[in-house]
Amino acid sequence: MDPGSLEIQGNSTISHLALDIGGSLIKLVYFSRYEEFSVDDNEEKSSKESLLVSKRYPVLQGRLHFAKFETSKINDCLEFIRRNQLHLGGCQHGGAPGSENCCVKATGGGAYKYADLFKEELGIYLDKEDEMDCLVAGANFLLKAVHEEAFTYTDGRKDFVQIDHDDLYPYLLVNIGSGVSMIKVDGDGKFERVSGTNVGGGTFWGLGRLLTKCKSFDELLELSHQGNNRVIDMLVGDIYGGMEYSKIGLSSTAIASSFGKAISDNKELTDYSPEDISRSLLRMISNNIGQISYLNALRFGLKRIFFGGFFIRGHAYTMDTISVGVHFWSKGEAKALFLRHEGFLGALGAFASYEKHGLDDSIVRQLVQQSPISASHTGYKIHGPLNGEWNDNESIECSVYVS
Ligand SMILES: Nc1ncnc2c1ncn2[C@@H]1O[C@H](COP(=O)(O)OP(=O)(O)O)[C@@H](O)[C@H]1O
Ligand SMILES: CC(C)(COP(=O)(O)O)[C@@H](O)C(=O)NCCC(=O)O
Repeated sequence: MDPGSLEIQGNSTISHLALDIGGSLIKLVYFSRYEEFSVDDNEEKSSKESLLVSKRYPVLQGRLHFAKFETSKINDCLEFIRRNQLHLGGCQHGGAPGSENCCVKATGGGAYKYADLFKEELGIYLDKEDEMDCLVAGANFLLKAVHEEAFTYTDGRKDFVQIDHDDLYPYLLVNIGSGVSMIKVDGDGKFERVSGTNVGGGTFWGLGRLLTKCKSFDELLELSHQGNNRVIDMLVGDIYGGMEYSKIGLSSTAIASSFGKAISDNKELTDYSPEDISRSLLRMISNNIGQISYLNALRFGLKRIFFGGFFIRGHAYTMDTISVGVHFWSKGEAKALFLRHEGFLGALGAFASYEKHGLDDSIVRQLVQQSPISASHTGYKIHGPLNGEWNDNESIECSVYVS
């Protein structure tokens, strides 16, 4: 067994744990390999799903695993890592936990905030990677290497988009986590964070919790399903006596002012249903992010906007609002695209940044999805938890090329 790997479940060995410790959630990515090294002797991979490999490299076959925990429940995460001994894959040359040789790649603000806790509880050093670097690396990896990763969402329909590797850049990456970062991506490692907004996923969850007394994010999202935003939002028609304002392109049903009806209804918070509040809030925040994203795309002449971050959660109403917003404001010029592994960009980027850690001190050169895996084959679907499809512990079958 390699010093950097751990034998689990029969033939499987775990390595390369990477963490993204954000303001709301901790994301984990780790690799479990189930075969010994083999050598890829294809000069060039013909499959569209694979990246080009021009030399002979050792290949590790295995699965890439994903998991997440609420940052406020970091002890559950530590226990999960400890129980599955995921951290031992980061210990090199027989290094025991607590020694300098035990480190795990980590990104996000929590890589700084919780460094001492990881050291005390698990005996591992968090090897910090820049959050923006990781988001971009994670997005580029997914877009280039994972089959059916990006999709558009229109009128309740998901359409997967084939990514032409030669025509990927430039694009705008909008990561909707607790807050929102907007990054213009021009290539591998070539990017600029061009904007951001503090009205993001944390705002939806935080305000939603205060206004509805919901106990979990999923509950809040579930409520939005059954709500009607028109009960609280002031529409153009409410102001214009049921008429549209066609001269400036506003239909009577367009929202003129989010939560605007609450100023004149003479009602208390308790007079509104939690469902309607959640719906209006989700609409307000999604709309706002869609609009700011479009404006930034316009600033730089970008046609494609990829949305990531766990705020989206594959949720139909969220994606629909963002898509409609981008379409409306850009007059159809720009497109909103969503990512199947939306919340794991940073963790994947940290994973990809492994250089001198993991199996045999090998450098992770490339990660390639093993085969196009249909949603039904993996159980990997695109919806959020509301329709019960999202499983926090999903995995992708893949190969790691090392050298
Ligand atoms: N189970 C959950 N608990 C809390 N927030 C969740 C959950 N699932 C999705 N979210 C949403 O995702 C946001 C966090 O997204 P994420 O991309 O993980 O960002 P961060 O890195 O800031 O934690 C939350 O603010 C919330 O809007
Ligand atoms: C500070 C952050 C990069 C942290 O990332 P997060 O944990 O939210 O994913 C992000 O919250 C952000 O970009 N906030 C917006 C700040 C601003 O531009 O106003």
